[in-house]
Amino acid sequence: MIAIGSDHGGFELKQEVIKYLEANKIEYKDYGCYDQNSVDYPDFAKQVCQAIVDKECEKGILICGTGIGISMAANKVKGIRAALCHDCFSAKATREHNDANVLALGGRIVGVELALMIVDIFLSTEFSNDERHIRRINKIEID
Ligand SMILES: O=C(CO)[C@H](O)[C@H](O)[C@H](O)COP(=O)(O)O
Repeated sequence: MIAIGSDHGGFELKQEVIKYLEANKIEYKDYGCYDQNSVDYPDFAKQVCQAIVDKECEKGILICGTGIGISMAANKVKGIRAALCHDCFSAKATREHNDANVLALGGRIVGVELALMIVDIFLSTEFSNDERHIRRINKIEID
């Protein structure tokens, strides 16, 4: 199950990502927002990240205007490794090396086609399970 959320700046792209998830029969839960009215991105980051921490969802996708604010908010949640990716290489690398569990995107930055490629790579790439990457990920965690 994929948790997805956005603020108003990411709403349009969120709807496109949802269409992609549905077309590919990928289960998701939409944590909002549900229209283009102005809202605050940390509220949606918190809900999506909580779903992952609670193991209701395996991964998350968060979208705001730039992807910056919503990834900052997500990375404050213990156990969340959110990666802001606007290219395919980063999407692959952050799964293989960082075992990122949240993908952040900027709806005002990236076009739909590239965003969907990034989502596809993020969701289909496995963590390497390499000892050096596990060691480094463990050093990220705060108490
Ligand atoms: O948090 C952001 C920037 O890091 C997001 O891009 C927001 O979507 C953006 O700040 C919203 O801006 P607005 O002027 O309130 O639409």
